[in-house]
Amino acid sequence: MAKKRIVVKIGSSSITNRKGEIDLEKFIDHIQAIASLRAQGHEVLLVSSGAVAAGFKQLGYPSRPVTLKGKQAAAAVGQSLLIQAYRDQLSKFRIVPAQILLTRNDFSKKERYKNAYATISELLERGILPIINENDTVSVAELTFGDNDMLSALVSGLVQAEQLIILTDINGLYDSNPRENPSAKRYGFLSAITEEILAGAEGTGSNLGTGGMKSKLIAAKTALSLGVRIFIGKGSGSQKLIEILEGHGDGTYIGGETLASVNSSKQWIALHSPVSGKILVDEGAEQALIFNGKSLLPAGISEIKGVFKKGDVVEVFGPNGLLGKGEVLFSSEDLQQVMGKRSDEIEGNVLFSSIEVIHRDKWVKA
Ligand SMILES: Nc1ncnc2c1ncn2[C@@H]1O[C@H](COP(=O)(O)OP(=O)(O)O)[C@@H](O)[C@H]1O
Ligand SMILES: N[C@@H](CCC(=O)OP(=O)(O)O)C(=O)O
Repeated sequence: MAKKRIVVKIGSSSITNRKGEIDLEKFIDHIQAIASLRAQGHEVLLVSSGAVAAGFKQLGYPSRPVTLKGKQAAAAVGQSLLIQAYRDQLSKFRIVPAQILLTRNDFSKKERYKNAYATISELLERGILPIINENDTVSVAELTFGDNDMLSALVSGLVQAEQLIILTDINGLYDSNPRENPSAKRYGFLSAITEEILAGAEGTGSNLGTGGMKSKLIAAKTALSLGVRIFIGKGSGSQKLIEILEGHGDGTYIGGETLASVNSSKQWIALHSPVSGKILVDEGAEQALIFNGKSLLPAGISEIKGVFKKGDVVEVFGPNGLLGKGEVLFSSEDLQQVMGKRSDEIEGNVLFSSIEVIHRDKWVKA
């Protein structure tokens, strides 16, 4: 089998027990499976939850905390326990792990986004196993929304992984929550995540995890949009990840044969960039952007809203609504001077180095 880049996401319920401890049996099973996958030559990145679930007991709580400060304190205790356990167990296979703690802000600042990519690439090149988690002690949204599923999708896109494997406590996605509906049916394969499928998925069932199936599906939708296939399910034994990769996993596979990968600039614009302004365009420009794959030129622009700099990201609206987002090559001030003008009226003007307002390579459809 060709060498692949795989992101494995392990949920809290698959690492810890209800007492607030790492479940060593489950834990070692994952380590052996990761070691086997790497032994086949695949590159592996791990997104590991479990800091809160592994830390609350040593913090002195009888059960998983519900307050924000309790969760954040538990995560601070648990994260070090987790990494210690990873180091101990991985060393038996001579695998060196690296801890990476990220917040959503690390994706919205372009410099940080690029740095994260550069660091992860360097680690992979050197054969290190990156172990990624949310930086829970400072990340408020994560603990409220259980974003580790989304984090794994974003990481998969960032590193252009071939597959995201989400390991959880249930063997895949069902048409309704099987813990409440015994006749729920499992999906073996899905080519897309529809509204109907999302409607059948609920929150967490284990009280160890946070997001439940719904957050996995929203994450899967994002991963798909970035060209990454997904598996959601469970397994056991040292061969489980290899079996999943070979298509024999116990769970749900999501994503068809033809998935287009998205370059990192477009990913950043689509998912992470702050929006600095709005540009309104006419029907001709809408046609060019949406159907003809062209860049946006000044001639089609009818109005500019907001103040933005060259290199900022703006939303573009057509006569019928939002068309997409793109990185502008003009400031709003300069754009005021050229909007509505044909390219031959601008060409040669030394003030403007470009006649494209948004280049097609820096444009993403809504
Ligand atoms: N339609 C569904 N199919 C499968 N599981 C579902 C569905 N709706 C809700 N769930 C629940 O989602 C849970 C998995 O999510 P979660 O507890 O957050 O796990 P993890 O800790 O691995 O992220 C399952 O145990 C199940 O109870
Ligand atoms: N970052 C948190 C993860 C939150 C959580 O429980 O996520 P999950 O088990 O993946 O639904 C932690 O490490 O505890």
